[in-house]
Amino acid sequence: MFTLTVRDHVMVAHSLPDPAFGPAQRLHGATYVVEASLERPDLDEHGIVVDIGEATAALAEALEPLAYRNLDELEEFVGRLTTTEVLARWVAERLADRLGAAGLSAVTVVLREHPDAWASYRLRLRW
Ligand SMILES: Nc1nc2c(c(=O)[nH]1)N=C([C@H](O)[C@H](O)COP(=O)(O)OP(=O)(O)OP(=O)(O)O)CN2
Repeated sequence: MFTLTVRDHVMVAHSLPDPAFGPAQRLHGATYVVEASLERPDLDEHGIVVDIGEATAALAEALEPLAYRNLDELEEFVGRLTTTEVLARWVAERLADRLGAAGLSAVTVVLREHPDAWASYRLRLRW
């Protein structure tokens, strides 16, 4: 299995309105470092998983709707907790939509909250 990983970051504001999250129930900011790992069982005819430029652009496009936004105000997150885990899946699904034709077998997105805490979601595309 081959993997290509690209990285970006995104700044957001959000709140987590559930008593489980203590002070994070209030509006706060987060800068997530986002790593996207793209898997293919075999390389393509160019000897790559996906072109790095294409993967980087696709990740930036996937993150754009979140950038500098208050996630509480976005229609698709109304009534949902925008935890790091939930956002990792959301980004993975958007990325898979953009790179779906690239023969990938899986997309894994890691969102790093800070250097000591992160969450990830692995989306299998075919197996
Ligand atoms: N599994 C997750 N746990 C938490 C998430 C998350 O997205 N996934 N998010 C938060 C908050 O948004 C924030 O990032 C941290 O808030 P904080 O109050 O500092 O939470 P901690 O768990 O780090 O510390 P406490 O001692 O529990 O306050 C929180 N958790």
